[in-house]
Amino acid sequence: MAGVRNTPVPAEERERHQQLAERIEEHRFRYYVRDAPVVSDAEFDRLLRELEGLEATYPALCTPDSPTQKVAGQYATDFAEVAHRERMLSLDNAFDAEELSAWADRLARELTGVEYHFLCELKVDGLAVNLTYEHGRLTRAATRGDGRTGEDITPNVRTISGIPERLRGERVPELVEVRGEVFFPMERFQELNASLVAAGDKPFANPRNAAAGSLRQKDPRVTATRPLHLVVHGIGARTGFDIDRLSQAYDLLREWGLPTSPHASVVDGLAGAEDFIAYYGGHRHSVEHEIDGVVVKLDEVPLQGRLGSTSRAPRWAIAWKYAPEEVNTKLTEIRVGVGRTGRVTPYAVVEPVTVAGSEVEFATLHNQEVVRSKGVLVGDTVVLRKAGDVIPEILGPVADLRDGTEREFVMPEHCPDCGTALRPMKEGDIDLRCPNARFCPAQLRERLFYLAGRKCLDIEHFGYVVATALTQPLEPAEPPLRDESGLFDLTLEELLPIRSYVLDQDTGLPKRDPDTGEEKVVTFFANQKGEPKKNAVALLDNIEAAKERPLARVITGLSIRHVGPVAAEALAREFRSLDRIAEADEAELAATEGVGPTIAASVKAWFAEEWHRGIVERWRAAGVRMTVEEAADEAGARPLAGITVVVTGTLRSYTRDAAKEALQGLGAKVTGSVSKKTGFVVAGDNPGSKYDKAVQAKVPILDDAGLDVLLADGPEAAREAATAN
Ligand SMILES: NC(=O)c1ccc[n+]([C@@H]2O[C@H](COP(=O)([O-])OP(=O)(O)OC[C@H]3O[C@@H](n4cnc5c(N)ncnc54)[C@H](O)[C@@H]3O)[C@@H](O)[C@H]2O)c1
Ligand SMILES: [Zn+2]
Repeated sequence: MAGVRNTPVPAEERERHQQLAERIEEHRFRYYVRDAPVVSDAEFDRLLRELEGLEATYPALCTPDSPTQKVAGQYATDFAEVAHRERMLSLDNAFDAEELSAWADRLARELTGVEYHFLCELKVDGLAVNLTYEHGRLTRAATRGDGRTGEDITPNVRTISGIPERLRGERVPELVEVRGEVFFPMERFQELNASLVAAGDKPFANPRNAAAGSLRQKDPRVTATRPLHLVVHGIGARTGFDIDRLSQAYDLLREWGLPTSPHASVVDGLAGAEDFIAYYGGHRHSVEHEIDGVVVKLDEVPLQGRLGSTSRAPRWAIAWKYAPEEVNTKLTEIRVGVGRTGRVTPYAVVEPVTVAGSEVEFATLHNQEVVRSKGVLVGDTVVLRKAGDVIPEILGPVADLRDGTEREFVMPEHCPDCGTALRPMKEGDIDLRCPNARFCPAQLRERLFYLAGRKCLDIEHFGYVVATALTQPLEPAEPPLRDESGLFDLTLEELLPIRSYVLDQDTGLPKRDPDTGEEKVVTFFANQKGEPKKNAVALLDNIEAAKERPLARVITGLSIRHVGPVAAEALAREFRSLDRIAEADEAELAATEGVGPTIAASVKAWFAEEWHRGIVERWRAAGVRMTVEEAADEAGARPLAGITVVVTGTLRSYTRDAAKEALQGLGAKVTGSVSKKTGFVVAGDNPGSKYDKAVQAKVPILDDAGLDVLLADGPEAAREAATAN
């Protein structure tokens, strides 16, 4: 040991140690005093670990004033200093299973032959406070400070509604120090930043800083306006009562009216602790506060005393740290993307970072109001958060790192894809839209991608790349699709000449070759000899097959606003054909179960557009399913069920009655007068006024041959055979 201690420290390492210690001290100052750190916790932890590593190799560097040996640090602030009766400590960390079991093994060695239990708790991401209750009255509240003395924040803490001024119950002690964590709820965070930005103040980088900054206000009236909460997780000095188990102390604290955590639990050994850690790793966001880990504690209080603590942390507890969900990165650019409904959404382009296991380059910003209220500027270092499967978002800027080159984001006035002037859909809407719904290539690309997707026509091989190639090819100059009406008429000849960029789905920008940096260009459908590749033929086959998809999926694929799969299903069930949906009036639509007035109005508005009706007609002509298929047996026997037919004039090959019988035999309803609900008018010679009415109401008219088609091949075929309309 002595030999190791005497290992001379190379000058280089000594200097590195010195540098690290200074940086760590500076970061701690920014974090604990300014409430505005400039690096992420993960980055800070890395620095501290490096320092620990150096000290493990060269113990001579590990002096009592090293940052590794201290709780936080002591700084002069605007608050009065107060001494804690019992020291407030930090916690040692375990970053992997080995470190956790090493801790458990040490405990087992020290406690050989003794029975003990683990108490698992969530590690609340907030700031530590110490509340002193004397004879049940809150007399003092303080921050942790250096563990011996903290800042007196009593008036501020008194403004937090969940913290009792007086303890309740029969067993109120003479004295107790209660330790807990004050936190700021994530869902209120953007609201706070928006109000700070509006007032010209600096926004917070994340909720933890918001909690600390809100609590450590010079004016407690400001603290009172902030939605702060407390969770208690320990006891310091005490007189007038004794406790055997920490878990039982929590029952007592709860009885006194203090906010304990519902998630603490005594588990079965190390395996139980591992289960608890795994469980909350997957349920991190079902908890009312942010958590950055789990604290495993020895539950037996007398044994805690036996194990004692180092200068900075107890030996009887350890903090398991989850992978960080927050990282700092540079916001290099804010771009806008055009969505399926024309909504123009700004999004952040950041310097790529890995967070929660995946590389992130983009983060959503929703709209220009959100950009403003977050207070982020282009060029800022920002805190980026990726929680679970949620789309990455920017929490806030690290304003202290600004150098004056940052600029405010300006929402473009024109669509980046088609140049049309952007505007809100209705007055007062925040979102801007590209009104060029029909021809905007970005909107068409998104609609096609959606239409071909799982929820709609489920066309295999029709992904984002194909949607791009068909709408925005480099060649030919005229894209094969200018709107979706021609989708089912695509031919091999149209596909072969296509050359296209490979667009990134998140940005709509061309992907680049990682080696050359050049934009990737592909010919998709033809080989070098200009012959069709397999994928071209397969794509056309799959498009052909998609014509048979159920009506509800066809409706979903039309991208009618508010009409998703559920509404589409309701419409199909009720009206059974696209034509009847188009003809239905708004009240009828709105009365449909699962539809309602908003969707009804939107459906009407959609069909009012001529080019939309054009899509339906071309799809119909191409053979896309326009009606609900009857159940197989029923359809076999009654292929004309639900269809109303009027027969008029003299037919050549049928008597009027024979025609009626034949129609009714297949399930059709035969009536005497023509209305909008009439499916077909069968007209022989001298049909009279019913013929004119049919023309007026745009009902398909069939002659003898048309009737044959209707009886033999059904309504779809008959519509094609209709002589008029
Ligand atoms: N980004 C920066 O610049 C910067 C600077 C300094 C510190 N930090 C961050 O602060 C943390 C280090 O601070 P620390 O020394 O307080 O250690 P710590 O936060 O890792 O652990 C100790 C603290 O955990 C808290 N805690 C939360 N839930 C608890 C529970 N259920 N039981 C017991 N304690 C609980 C206590 O308040 C205690 O003081 C790290 O996450 C570090 O990254 C960041
Ligand atoms: Zn556009």
